[in-house]
Amino acid sequence: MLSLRQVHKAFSTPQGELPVLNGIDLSLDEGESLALMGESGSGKSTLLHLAAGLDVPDQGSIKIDGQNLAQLDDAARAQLRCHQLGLVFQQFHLVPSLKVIDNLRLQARLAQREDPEWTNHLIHRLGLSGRESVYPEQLSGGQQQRLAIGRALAVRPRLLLADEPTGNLDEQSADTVLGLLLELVAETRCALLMVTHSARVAAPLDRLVRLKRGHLQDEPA
Ligand SMILES: Nc1ncnc2c1ncn2[C@@H]1O[C@H](COP(=O)(O)OP(=O)(O)OP(=O)(O)O)[C@@H](O)[C@H]1O
Repeated sequence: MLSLRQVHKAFSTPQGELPVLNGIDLSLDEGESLALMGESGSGKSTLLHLAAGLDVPDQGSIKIDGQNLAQLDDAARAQLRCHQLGLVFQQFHLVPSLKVIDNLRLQARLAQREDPEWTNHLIHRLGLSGRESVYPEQLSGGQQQRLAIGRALAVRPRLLLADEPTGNLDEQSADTVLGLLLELVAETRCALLMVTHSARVAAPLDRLVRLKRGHLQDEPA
């Protein structure tokens, strides 16, 4: 459902061209979960941004459900992101002026894919029943990230892209949030590509790949 073929990406810096990805091949099947590890600066977020269509590769192709992102215009890419992708980042990126329930509904509303029954189920699964009308700042960090995960899954995306989703949480909250994320991903049967620095976080996922000097290496999960 996600396929990268010979993807190259370099950035222009004051010191000259910085090659980051040097021919990445990666496939992710429906419902499969993949951990992406690698040293700081190895290009993990760059790869995730390319998969999300937030940036474009210099060379190579990126397909989601057979659609080549390079052949879509900005509007079509945004549409695909809205309908097929869920994004979760280390910073929760909740809207501070919106109540919990409205943050949860946000992406589904934009995608015109609201499903009150699923939203209610999510609120319950996120452990936020009774907190629907509070604002994000009144939630703990773990609760905020659970809400961000729920928002990403409210559209029942085909693919969830997560960049260090537990990186901002203490170990106990991280475990709770990761457990919930994996349960909801299994429940919605969406594929998961997760960037993490932690072998512990990567362990329950189906596969593990490591970025090194612009190339991907498969590792035993
Ligand atoms: N827009 C940009 N312009 C110039 N250089 C960039 C840009 N984005 C990323 N880089 C550089 O590309 C390299 C890879 O960055 P990236 O954020 O993908 O790494 P990462 O593996 O996610 O790192 P970390 O684990 O620290 O988050 C880094 O050297 C970074 O400085």
